Amino acid sequence: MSAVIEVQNLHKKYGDLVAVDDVSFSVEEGEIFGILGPSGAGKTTTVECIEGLRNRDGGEINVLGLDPRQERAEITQQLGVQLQDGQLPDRMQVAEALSLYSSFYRNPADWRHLMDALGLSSKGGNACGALSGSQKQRLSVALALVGNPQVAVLDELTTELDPQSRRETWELIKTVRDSGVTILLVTRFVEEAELLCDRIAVIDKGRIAATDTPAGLAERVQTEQRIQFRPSAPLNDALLARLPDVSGVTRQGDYVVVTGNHNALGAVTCLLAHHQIVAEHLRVDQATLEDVLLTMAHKRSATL
Ligand SMILES: Nc1ncnc2c1ncn2[C@@H]1O[C@H](COP(=O)(O)OP(=O)(O)OP(=O)(O)O)[C@@H](O)[C@H]1O
Repeated sequence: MSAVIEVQNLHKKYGDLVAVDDVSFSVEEGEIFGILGPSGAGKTTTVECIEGLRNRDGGEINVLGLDPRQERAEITQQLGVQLQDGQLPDRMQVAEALSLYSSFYRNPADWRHLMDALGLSSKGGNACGALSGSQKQRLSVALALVGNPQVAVLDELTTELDPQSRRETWELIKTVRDSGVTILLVTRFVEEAELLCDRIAVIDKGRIAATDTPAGLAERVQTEQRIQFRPSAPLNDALLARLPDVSGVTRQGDYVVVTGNHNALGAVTCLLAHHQIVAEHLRVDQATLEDVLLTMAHKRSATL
């Protein structure tokens, strides 16, 4: 396998705001590579630098042997990119849009075939503005593929969709990958990344917290416990965070949520007893991937 996208030490600022801070990863041919992170983490900025839509401030990017800063026109030919909402006139018909966009490419895919493959063949005469949410997503994927790209970038494809349409879109993404297209998938949903991606870069506040397979990330979770309770008296979270067995402390309303290793429960109850605080409604669970990502995010903000 070889890398189709390589990003090294990418930096991007908007004025004083550091949006992307020393991000590095590579996407291998044939994989679905996920960029996972909360809103504002720097995901879109990263992919826009890859697409050549934004100029980076520092670092190196190589897309299929091309530098997006120097060779944007060629990247546009070779990289499949979704249109942003509102970029198509509402009245344009689905078939017209696909036919028009295919004409922009040197070596386009057969757009009629694509329309069939994406379950849009009965919608060819429909106005783009009158499609349902999931049909719009299908069209958006079709437009990303109409140039016959080796690599497609799919950004927050399912954010607006209901659970059923989200599942359909996941199946669709797998089919696209199985047809040989490498996919860079941007998402804020842990479940989506876990289900679809071969590897995931977790990004938060512009920095990569971890890059691993879903199983690799889950392994970090297995050793973690999640301890949740309501303290009977005010409690300084920093005391808990300083315990060596504790990896993260967050608040959910009146509740304190502590993540840590298998000794964390003992350490937390000892500390509470020492401060004469009772852990009301105490619950101990195995941590989820979501907890671990939150903990990573918290560690990052604590060190800023
Ligand atoms: N054009 C811009 N001008 C100024 N700041 C921007 C601009 N675009 C993004 N930002 C800021 O940069 C940071 C990263 O934004 P970005 O859109 O890359 O994050 P994201 O992870 O894609 O978020 P979302 O999931 O909400 O799309 C955010 O703090 C955002 O407010």
